[in-house]
Amino acid sequence: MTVIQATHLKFNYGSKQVLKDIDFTVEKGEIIGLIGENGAGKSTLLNILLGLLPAHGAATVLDQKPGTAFNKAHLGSMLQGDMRLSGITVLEMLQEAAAQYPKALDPQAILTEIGLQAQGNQRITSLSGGQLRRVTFGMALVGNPDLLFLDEPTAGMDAKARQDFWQHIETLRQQGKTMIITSHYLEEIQQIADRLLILQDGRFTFQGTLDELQAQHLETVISCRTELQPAIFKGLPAVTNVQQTGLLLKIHSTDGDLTLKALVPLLDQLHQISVTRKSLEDIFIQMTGK
Ligand SMILES: Nc1ncnc2c1ncn2[C@@H]1O[C@H](COP(=O)(O)OP(=O)(O)OP(=O)(O)O)[C@@H](O)[C@H]1O
Repeated sequence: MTVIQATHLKFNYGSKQVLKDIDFTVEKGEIIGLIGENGAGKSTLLNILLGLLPAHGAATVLDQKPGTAFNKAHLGSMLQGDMRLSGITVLEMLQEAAAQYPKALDPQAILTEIGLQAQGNQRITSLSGGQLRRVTFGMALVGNPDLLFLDEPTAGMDAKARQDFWQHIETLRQQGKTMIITSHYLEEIQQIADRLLILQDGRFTFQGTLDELQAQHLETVISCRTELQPAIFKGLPAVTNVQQTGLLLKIHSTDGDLTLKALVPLLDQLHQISVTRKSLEDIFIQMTGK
């Protein structure tokens, strides 16, 4: 079942064209990783799908035009900088949010889920940045929405909070929720997303799974520790690049098998060898040149 459909979406801020031609669909239960450089237009796209910004072209969200009352009742969002800093407490904030939804969950239970049970009576203004992000997540969850837009959800969270957050996303996946998540933590996104949308210069330059993306950017990275000079490896078959950081070498190859065979005579001098495919981050940096 298609949850979101966008065709030829375009959007300008004044004379600045941010989205040039956006076409995509999202199916029920999918987790979409929406990635792009700073300023690529990810938040703008989410705001359009929420009905907060008007765009040219066609978009449906849950079979409705963006921004309808039905959509608001079934959609939870965690946007950047959308926390209204007021004097009320964390629990009151969640209760206020819950009151906007017809099938809301118990705010007290959400408080526990986001790991802020001890802060329920604390004023929003006294929370740390990471705690505020958790409250924003709680506000997105409390309406028990079918669809979630999470814009940079883990920005400002510490390592433990981020780990908890992604585990939570995994639970939501099992509940059949559909999610669009933007993040600059590409290592995290590549583990959770069913499908990636890469936004570049106002268009999606890639839509598909990580496997499909890696297949388009076939490269194996052989890492090892060695005292041998990088120049020795540069001439080996299929090697495209050799990076050195101290004793650590990263040998990039377009044919891992071929390069590994050529490394056999040197094995005595290579230590802690690992072989990996290119990560999403490597590919993203190659695609954007940044
Ligand atoms: N209210 C606004 N008025 C004018 N330009 C804006 C406005 N909001 C965003 N922009 C511009 O639109 C472009 C897209 O911004 P947007 O926030 O959608 O990008 P993003 O991909 O979410 O970036 P980031 O990863 O930094 O959050 C940027 O160039 C930004 O400067």
